[in-house]
Amino acid sequence: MTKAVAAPDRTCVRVELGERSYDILIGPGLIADAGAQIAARLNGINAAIISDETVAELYLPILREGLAREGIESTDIVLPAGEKTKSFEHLIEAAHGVLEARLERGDAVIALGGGVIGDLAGFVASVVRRGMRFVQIPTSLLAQVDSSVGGKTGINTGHGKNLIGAFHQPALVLADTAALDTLSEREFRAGYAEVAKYGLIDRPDFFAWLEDNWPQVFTGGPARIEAIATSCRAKADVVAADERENGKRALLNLGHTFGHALEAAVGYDGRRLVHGEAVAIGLVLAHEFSARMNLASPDDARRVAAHLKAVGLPTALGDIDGDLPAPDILMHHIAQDKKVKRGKLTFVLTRGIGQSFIADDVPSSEVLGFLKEKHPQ
Ligand SMILES: NC(=O)c1ccc[n+]([C@@H]2O[C@H](COP(=O)([O-])OP(=O)(O)OC[C@H]3O[C@@H](n4cnc5c(N)ncnc54)[C@H](O)[C@@H]3O)[C@@H](O)[C@H]2O)c1
Ligand SMILES: O=C(O)C(=O)C[C@@H](O)[C@H](O)[C@H](O)COP(=O)(O)O
Ligand SMILES: [Zn+2]
Repeated sequence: MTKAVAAPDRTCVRVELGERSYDILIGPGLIADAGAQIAARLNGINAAIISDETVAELYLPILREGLAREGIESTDIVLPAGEKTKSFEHLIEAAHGVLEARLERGDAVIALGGGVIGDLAGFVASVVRRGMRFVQIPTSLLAQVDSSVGGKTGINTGHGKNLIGAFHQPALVLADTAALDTLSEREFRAGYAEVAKYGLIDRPDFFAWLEDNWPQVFTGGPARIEAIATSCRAKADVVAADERENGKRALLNLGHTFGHALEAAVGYDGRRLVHGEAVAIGLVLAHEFSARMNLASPDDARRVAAHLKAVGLPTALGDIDGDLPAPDILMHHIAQDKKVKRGKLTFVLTRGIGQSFIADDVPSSEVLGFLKEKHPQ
């Protein structure tokens, strides 16, 4: 395979997965350059670009132009923006769009957008013709540091988050950091929760660095690129060690058992809570619950909450607008978590900042008691 040379202002992180290894290129200008980068790696393809209405208006013409320059014919499938697009209805719409364009198995599905589009488009690529090639062009901070890497794809149902999906790795990830300039502050903050997550999993020095440098990460420039590259390296290491979450990969779920239950409980209503915000609250709850179980100091939970609050993220159940379902409803959603084994809850807990671990068989009664204490009503 031809390896494209990274430009000097670009960082390349490699995800090592044997014959399915791939590069994550990080830096400005990668949407315009995507045609050349894709042509250098995936010979002689045509493509379907799946995007959302907001991102398509901003970046679809420039992507299409770059593909055309390389002789790559493309068709567009543009879906509504927001979490509700990760649905059966839009899966069918996108899959039919790919089939109507008469693309072959060797052609590519390109995701141009945030994590919603990446997860949906990746699932389309995994099932149409039993598996097409897939390229991620993540445009939100969350997608650049997390969802575009690692091959988890899928949709939500009323039963819970990401419950229908597949593992399907991309062949290439192109994270154009200049695209973050048009992202709203709320969505940038939400993505930052997943950045902080890597520090809290097993990189205490990175968490401390974020505590000192987060304003520069928000402003842009080298600190932002550094935070994105460190996050991608952290995720790439875990995915390379445990691609299909038979063990260690579950650490990437820190904060998500609570977070996903909250997203389901508000009906995936992004006006009330987006994924990264749910993760922010979930990260604090995971640290508080660890303290309640006498595994960690309450000071660590206070430190996590203080940092996420300083950044402007929600950190408690009471920060969610509107009525929150009762603790037993939240427990019902937690019981649908994909980490449940033989009916027992698995949580990612912690012994301190950057000392997370996977705890099997966490008593439901403890979790319910904790949620009753934390519930705002
Ligand atoms: N597969 C994984 O490993 C993984 C990891 C983390 C999160 N996720 C999933 O990712 C989803 C959340 O992703 P998200 O936070 O990117 O949400 P999103 O895809 O809804 O994007 C957030 C919003 O920002 C807009 N947007 C995106 N890029 C933009 C840009 N450059 N300029 C202007 N607007 C832009 C979008 O239109 C959308 O309105 C959730 O469904 C979550 O479950 C998946
Ligand atoms: O890549 C992973 O593994 C993660 O857990 C990353 C999470 O940030 C992400 O939200 C993921 O979609 C959660 O996966 P799920 O298996 O809990 O649905
Ligand atoms: Zn997440």
